[in-house]
Amino acid sequence: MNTKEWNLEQERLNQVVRELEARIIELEPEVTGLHDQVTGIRRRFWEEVTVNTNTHEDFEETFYSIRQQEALLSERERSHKLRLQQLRNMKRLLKSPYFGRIDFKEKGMSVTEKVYIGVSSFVDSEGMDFLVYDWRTPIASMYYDYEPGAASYDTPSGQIAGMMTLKRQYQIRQGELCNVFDTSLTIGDELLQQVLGQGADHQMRSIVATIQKEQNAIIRNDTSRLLIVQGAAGSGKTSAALQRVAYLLYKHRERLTADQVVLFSPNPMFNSYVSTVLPELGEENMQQVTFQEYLDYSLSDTFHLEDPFDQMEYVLTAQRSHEEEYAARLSGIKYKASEGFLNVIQNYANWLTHEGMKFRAIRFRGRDLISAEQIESKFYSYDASIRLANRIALLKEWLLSELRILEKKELEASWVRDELDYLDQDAYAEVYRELHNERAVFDFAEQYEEVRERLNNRRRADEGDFDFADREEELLRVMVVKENFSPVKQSVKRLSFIDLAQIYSNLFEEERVFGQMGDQADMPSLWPQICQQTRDKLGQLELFYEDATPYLFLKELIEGVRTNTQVRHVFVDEGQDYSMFQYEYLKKMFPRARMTILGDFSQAIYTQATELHGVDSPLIRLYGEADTSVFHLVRSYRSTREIVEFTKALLPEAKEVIPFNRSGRKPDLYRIENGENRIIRIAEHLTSLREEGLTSIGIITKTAAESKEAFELLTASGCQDVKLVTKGTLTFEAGVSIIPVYLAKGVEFDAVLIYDASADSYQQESERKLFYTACTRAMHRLLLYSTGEWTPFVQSLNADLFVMTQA
Ligand SMILES: Nc1ncnc2c1ncn2[C@@H]1O[C@H](COP(=O)(O)OP(=O)(O)OP(=O)(O)O)[C@@H](O)[C@H]1O
Repeated sequence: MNTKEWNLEQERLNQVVRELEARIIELEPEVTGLHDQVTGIRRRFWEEVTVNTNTHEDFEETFYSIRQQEALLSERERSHKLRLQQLRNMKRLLKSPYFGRIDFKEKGMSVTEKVYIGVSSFVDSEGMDFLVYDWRTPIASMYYDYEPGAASYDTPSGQIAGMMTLKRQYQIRQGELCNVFDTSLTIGDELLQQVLGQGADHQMRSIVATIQKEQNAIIRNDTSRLLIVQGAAGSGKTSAALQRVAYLLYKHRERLTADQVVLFSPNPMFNSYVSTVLPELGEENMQQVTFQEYLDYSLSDTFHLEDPFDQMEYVLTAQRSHEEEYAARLSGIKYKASEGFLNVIQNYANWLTHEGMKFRAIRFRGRDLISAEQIESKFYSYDASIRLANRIALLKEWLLSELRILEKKELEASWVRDELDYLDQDAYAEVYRELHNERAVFDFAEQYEEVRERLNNRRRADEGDFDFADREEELLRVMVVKENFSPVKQSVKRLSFIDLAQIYSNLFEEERVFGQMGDQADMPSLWPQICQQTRDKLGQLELFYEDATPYLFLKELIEGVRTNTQVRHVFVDEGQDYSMFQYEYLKKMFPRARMTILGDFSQAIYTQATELHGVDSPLIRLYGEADTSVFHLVRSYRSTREIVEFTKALLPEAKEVIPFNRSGRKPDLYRIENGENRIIRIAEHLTSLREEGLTSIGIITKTAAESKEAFELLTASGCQDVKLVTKGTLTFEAGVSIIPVYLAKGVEFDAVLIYDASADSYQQESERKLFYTACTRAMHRLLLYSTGEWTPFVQSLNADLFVMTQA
């Protein structure tokens, strides 16, 4: 760009900055003023309204004056919030008002509009001209979708077409123009090069300045009920998801709020990793949860739940000890996540409408008040056409009414008399108070009767007499029985009379039952062993992770679903790691939400993986093909070309991955003599990597035990500034982290050190994706260590993909 053009740009930038500064100066006192007004109104709320309820009119007047105050308060609060938002947006813009520009001449118009694009809109003081357009406005979409030439964009009133005559990118820091790129093809390879070349952060960054066309399509898709994104490692799935949330919040700002959007994250640490992106874009964070939190919420009262990480540890470590037990568990994990088992559970629930429900007796002081048989027979006496959940509701009402009758009968029981002797002072005091109230009513009634007698000149047959002692005992008995019945009633309300554990367990007990429910062809290998394991676990009031969602699913089929109708968008990241059960559950749970599922089948490290796309994908059937859009991302932005070439050769499915053209060093393979030397080398490498300016470093291990070992050895050798990441770690911190691969999902590091890439560690075919996932976390450098033979996944690689060093 020539100097004249540069100066013009700098001049325009200065002008926008000046306008921003002026508006900020104007707005600041306005915001403070509104804030003071709001607090003032709140403080004086009751002084301003005249509360008088003597007459009906007074009451009405009071009511209206309160309403008026409320309206005033909420109007001021709204204005304050709006102005504050504007002020924050302007302050954010001040540092870097825009990152892009397109010049667009609409068909049939004579002028070419210069459209500057930034993280929010900014209009000039007359309110006439957009000095900056929000990146989410329809016109800004051309910046992401087109190169100079014919271009168009969609608006609510139709498509607008024309010519884009210029596309330009800016790097602006603290109001100063640092770089300007005119781009032709995709959005600035140069800018992207620069952005991707930077060091990793412990928190994800927004990518609005460099969103790619294929990512933009995902971000702005607003038609599908289900949007599935299958994308290579590092292709920007999580980034696209977060910018999509920002886009939806902007586009539907009149009716969509951040708490109506839920993101399911792979682990709690991931939440902290992505938590800054939306605030950086001027939006509030959506709700972030893990599926495990849902399971815990619903089931942890009854069971000790295994989490996915413990399941993973079992899969990775238990294999060598008890072979058959291990094979059965694995077969069970796979089967219990399958569509076949989903059908079994659904058929089972249908079958339960005729037979097979298991109930628990309502017990009271060591005896059955209502037996399980009575409950069962009542349940099956209801019309068979009534849904299971509705029958349960009827049953609950029946049980409560029975309990009321039984409670009355219990008043004369001898245990009640015994308990009276142990009552405390408070109970007596309460009864005494009640008696006095009763006494007052009684006395009034007596006086009334006496007057009536006199008037009618006729005596009553039953003269009233208030027997204090009798009445006191009666009340105390009621109190004692009520207190003792209360937990029984509560447990009926919680539906504890349904023996869900037994109902679920029955599927694994009676071959006759199971045989009727599913397709025999789907039956997994080692079924008797699977049954035994499941029953044993349930017997200890524990649930395997693979059982938790099917169990919950069955529970909801029987008891009815507690739906959440507030939530409008559900995002599932690392979607390949969820079973169809989990998806069916989410669909039921959020009936009014659209779903966005992002994942990579190449990183499906859990046994219960679900394929996201392709003809076989059961996910497409979740809402039906017509309501589902599938997107593919094959370009990988995270790692250098050399690292991508290396990782894609590890996995046949990854061959379609296209590296972004950013060069770096080939992965380094270090063959070490023994574990001690490995620690020495790693410590040396940590120092040299830091000297190169690579500050975020991940030492990735296969298991938690290996992470712990690495941590202990490294700290013992003098490396003090390393952190051990466990499944309980809540925040992703800068620096050196030692982390098991399954917890490193979704995050990235400047440099990744694979602690043990030997055949001992990664040998089984099932561990290929685990190894691939670990290596794909690296942005700039990848280092692998082995004290023995290399894993076969590395052995089969072409030697020019890496640099081997005998150390
Ligand atoms: N358009 C883009 N502009 C700049 N950076 C990008 C872009 N797309 C992706 N990136 C960067 O690439 C890296 C990987 O992105 P992200 O984590 O979103 O990928 P992913 O597909 O979710 O990866 P994985 O499945 O491996 O966890 C991040 O550092 C992100 O900032």
